[in-house]
Amino acid sequence: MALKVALLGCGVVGSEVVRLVNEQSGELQARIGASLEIGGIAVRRLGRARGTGLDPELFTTDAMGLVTREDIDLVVEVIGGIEPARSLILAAIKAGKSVVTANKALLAEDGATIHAAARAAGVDVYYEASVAGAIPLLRPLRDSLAGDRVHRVLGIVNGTTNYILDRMDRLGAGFAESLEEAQSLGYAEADPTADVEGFDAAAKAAILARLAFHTPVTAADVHREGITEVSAADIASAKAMGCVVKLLAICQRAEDKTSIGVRVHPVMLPREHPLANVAEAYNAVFVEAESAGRLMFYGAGAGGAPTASAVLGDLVAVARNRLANTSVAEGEEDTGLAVHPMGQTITSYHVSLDVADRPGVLASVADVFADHGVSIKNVRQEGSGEDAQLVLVSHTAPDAALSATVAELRSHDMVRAVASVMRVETFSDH
Ligand SMILES: NC(=O)c1ccc[n+]([C@@H]2O[C@H](COP(=O)([O-])OP(=O)(O)OC[C@H]3O[C@@H](n4cnc5c(N)ncnc54)[C@H](O)[C@@H]3O)[C@@H](O)[C@H]2O)c1
Ligand SMILES: N[C@@H](CCO)C(=O)O
Ligand code: NA
Repeated sequence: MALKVALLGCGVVGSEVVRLVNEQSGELQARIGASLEIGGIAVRRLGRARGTGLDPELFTTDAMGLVTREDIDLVVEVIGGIEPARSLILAAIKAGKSVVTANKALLAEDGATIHAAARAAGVDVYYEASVAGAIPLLRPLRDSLAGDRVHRVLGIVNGTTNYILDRMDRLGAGFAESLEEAQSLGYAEADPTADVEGFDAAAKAAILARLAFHTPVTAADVHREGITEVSAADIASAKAMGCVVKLLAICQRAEDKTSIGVRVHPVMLPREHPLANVAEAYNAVFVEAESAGRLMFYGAGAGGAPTASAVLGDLVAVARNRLANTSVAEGEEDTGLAVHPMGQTITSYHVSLDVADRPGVLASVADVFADHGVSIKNVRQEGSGEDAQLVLVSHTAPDAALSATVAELRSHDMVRAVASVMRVETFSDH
């Protein structure tokens, strides 16, 4: 028996999916109990067929015709973007086909529609490749941790920005030259906005938060700050504190357990934290769960073959389900946890101020923190005279109180400049 697969898109990931399905056909057949056969490949232009060594008859520009073809059992969507991917996936589901997709943008924007359609049709939608590429992460969250209560997910889920920050940390390089280097190595796109402004990580954060907390979350719910403002001075400040700067996706249950926070922003992280040692373009996700404790998932977050590995794993899973005449219903979110605004998120700040080294400066700066109900954890002074710098780290407080403190410091007459502001994360108490 053979299961026929329609492949939508044959770019970086799609071409590797074709290669792996063909090269590993014997092993896949043994693992599934049926062979997998590429039944058709939808491309934008037919010129794509040349040089693949595949039967040119497999290629079509009629993606909708392909997904609804009667002999197709499973659909792999690796086109990306919202449309036509959404219409194609919904048509496939309606026609009773299970779907594997790597499309984080679509799932973060409209996953609810897709999961509801899959539930109604009794088919699978698997999407392991959409977050942290090759790393088995979404199915462990969905399946292996289904009996636990996740408190927090901290993730390095964008390789491009991790590469840039790692280079700034190791070589003392600036942001612009590190970005150029990332582009020349093929990590960052020609237009790196989605990576450096945190949009890519925010989409992944929404997907992680939905799975971790069983509640609907979209990309629009995610507080997002990128890394374009991270300066060499911020990195040096972090170093002086024994920290490293990372762009993290953070999904966290509020202490009173009635809501969650979902955010992406640069963070100072202690060097002893396992995520601090994730170098180059690697991804890693740290999960804190009530019974499991601390878990870490590490590996390649992008690239054709690593991403195709995750797609193939999903393809085997949906093929097995298809043969067993079953499907995994997903997306009936049951906790009703709302996403609270960033201002209510409990964080702590590292603030570096240019001040004059005069009596009373520290006291009046400390007053500003106190006026906003923010407690100071530690203070140190660097330099002296007119070039003194005060470096303060706060205890945790609502983000709104911390940002109001910084706003007031910016206009304070004893503060010449606010040189660096960054949130600090540590291990949580769970
Ligand atoms: N490249 C990675 O490392 C990586 C990692 C994780 C997830 N992903 C996701 O995988 C998906 C694919 O990424 P990619 O890197 O392979 O992109 P890509 O741009 O290399 O490939 C997409 C392909 O789809 C084709 N296409 C566009 N519109 C089409 C249409 N209407 N019909 C048929 N084909 C069409 C394009 O011509 C292109 O060849 C995206 O959702 C991406 O977010 C990629
Ligand atoms: N642009 C992404 C690719 C995978 O989503 C990254 O840099 O990690
Ligand atoms: Na993954």
